[in-house]
Amino acid sequence: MTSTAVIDVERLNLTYGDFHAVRDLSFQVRRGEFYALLGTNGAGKTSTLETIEGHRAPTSGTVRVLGQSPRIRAAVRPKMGIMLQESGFSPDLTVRESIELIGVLSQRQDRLERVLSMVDLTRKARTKVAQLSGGEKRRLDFATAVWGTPELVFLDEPTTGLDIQSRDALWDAVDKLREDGSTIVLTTHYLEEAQQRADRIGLMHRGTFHREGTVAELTRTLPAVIQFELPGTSAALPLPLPGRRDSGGTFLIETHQLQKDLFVLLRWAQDNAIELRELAAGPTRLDDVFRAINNQ
Ligand SMILES: Nc1ncnc2c1ncn2[C@@H]1O[C@H](COP(=O)(O)OP(=O)(O)OP(=O)(O)O)[C@@H](O)[C@H]1O
Repeated sequence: MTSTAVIDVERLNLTYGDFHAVRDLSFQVRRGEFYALLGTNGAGKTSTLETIEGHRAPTSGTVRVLGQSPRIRAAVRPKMGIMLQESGFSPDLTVRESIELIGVLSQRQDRLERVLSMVDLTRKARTKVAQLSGGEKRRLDFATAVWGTPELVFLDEPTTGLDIQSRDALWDAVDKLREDGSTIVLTTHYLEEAQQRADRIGLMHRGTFHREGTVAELTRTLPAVIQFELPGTSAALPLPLPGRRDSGGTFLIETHQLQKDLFVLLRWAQDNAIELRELAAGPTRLDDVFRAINNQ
């Protein structure tokens, strides 16, 4: 393990009976990194994370977290903040009591008012969990990741059910955690969130990595796309570049030289006095990398 690796997974295998859910998976997450573990349904993300979090023993292979086995809970757990999809706070407790409980269980020090403010629940401090809205419950779940600024933070689908303002506030709080040195591991099906924020992405499919790297590394091999519509009779003109027309009438040109081909297209439009409607051009998005998995 390199000295900066906070998570070190070596040839991890997990089986459920005869079913091989995770196969020979190896990766590292470095200190201070924002790492997104993404994948298709049933790819093995939850199983992998449960092992890293110490809830599950590997069938074979090794997992080290902050230099130790995560199965040694007393040593590792206080350094981890885990925001699960459902934290399962007791409905009878108030928000304040629930956050105080996080403090006791995590063994980390923090101030109640600071955490209430970071998850924007100050005004709900005396409200019972049972009376919170879905988004407010999610923000209370987030308090487990914030309390005491853990060295390692796991966020499992953190923004599900949050409105835009709450989402922005959550990402601001994550930025603050990073400024304070926390390492972040995210799982999400909102690919844009990972694309915008993650330093590196591990993309799982059927128990192993389909790809791993920065967003640029993941998308580099797929072509960029130029798309536009052509009004009236100009739609019948031959295009200056190979392209196709989809069922909705939009023209699509795939290219590995976006700037050059865009220039060719714009000059053709200018020379022929053609208006390119709904013109859009850009690199491949992470969504397209996912779609490509299923086409292989
Ligand atoms: N306790 C279990 N017993 C048997 N099979 C299981 C068990 N838990 C998970 N699996 C299977 O292992 C595979 C990986 O599941 P896992 O929950 O890790 O995937 P995931 O990547 O988190 O999926 P999703 O994105 O759909 O939540 C799936 O095929 C699942 O059906």
